[in-house]
Amino acid sequence: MTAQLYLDGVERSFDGFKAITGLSLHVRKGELRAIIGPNGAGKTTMMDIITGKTRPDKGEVFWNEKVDLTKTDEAGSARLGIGRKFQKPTVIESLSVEDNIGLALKTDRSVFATLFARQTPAHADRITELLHLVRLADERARPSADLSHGQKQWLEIGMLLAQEPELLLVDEPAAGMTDDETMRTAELLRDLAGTHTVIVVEHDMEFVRALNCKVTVLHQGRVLAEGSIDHVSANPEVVEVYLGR
Ligand SMILES: Nc1ncnc2c1ncn2[C@@H]1O[C@H](COP(=O)(O)OP(=O)(O)OP(=O)(O)O)[C@@H](O)[C@H]1O
Repeated sequence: MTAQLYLDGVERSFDGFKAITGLSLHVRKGELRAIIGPNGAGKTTMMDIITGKTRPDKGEVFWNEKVDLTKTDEAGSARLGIGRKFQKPTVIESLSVEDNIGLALKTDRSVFATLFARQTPAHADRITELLHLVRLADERARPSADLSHGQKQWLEIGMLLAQEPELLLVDEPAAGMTDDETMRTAELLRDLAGTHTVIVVEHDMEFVRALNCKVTVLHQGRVLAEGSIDHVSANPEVVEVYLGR
């Protein structure tokens, strides 16, 4: 199997505590993958390792088979096309929805370009395309502060997409969303898969079910189970450490 993202035998300790213990994860290009697991399972540390925020003590982490992510920092992984959406929003509330996307667009960021090249037709078309994708076409001119919590999360995803990532790492997107927003977010992430690789960390099992994708269960820093939601939900160990709680 060729994996776009390949982790094998990864270990990481913090002050003697093993947060990641022999973690292996293979994700194909264009795949949508959900990561679940109890608090402290190592989900955030795993994403920190993928993005180069944290270095593993041991193990292999490869991107597109050739690039060694253990030697890359956060800026480097972003340049490689690895985008991360944190739970905490970074939307600038005083700006319109459109301007938030515009600022995030991958453009020539030299001072000259910023001053003189804003809002070219191509720029405006790209903003329109992204706003449709993230279900915010009707909110284009609204101040971002007026958006609902769920809409802000979608805007945040739009801002990430503006950077043209190949892989999106999305941390608990459904937290705090209404049921309707949660289902629409699952739909949005399913739309993005195929043209992007998407890894979603989430606790909301209804949302994970709606993603309709392969699920990896982490526990004590390693993979406890992997497969369809029905497959992992039927695993007694998964029920014991996570689902039964
Ligand atoms: N920088 C750090 N220093 C010390 N311990 C850390 C550090 N980062 C993570 N840990 C520990 O490693 C373990 C795994 O944490 P991690 O945040 O990766 O889990 P998680 O699965 O994301 O949990 P949650 O669902 O609560 O966010 C935890 O016990 C945590 O306390």
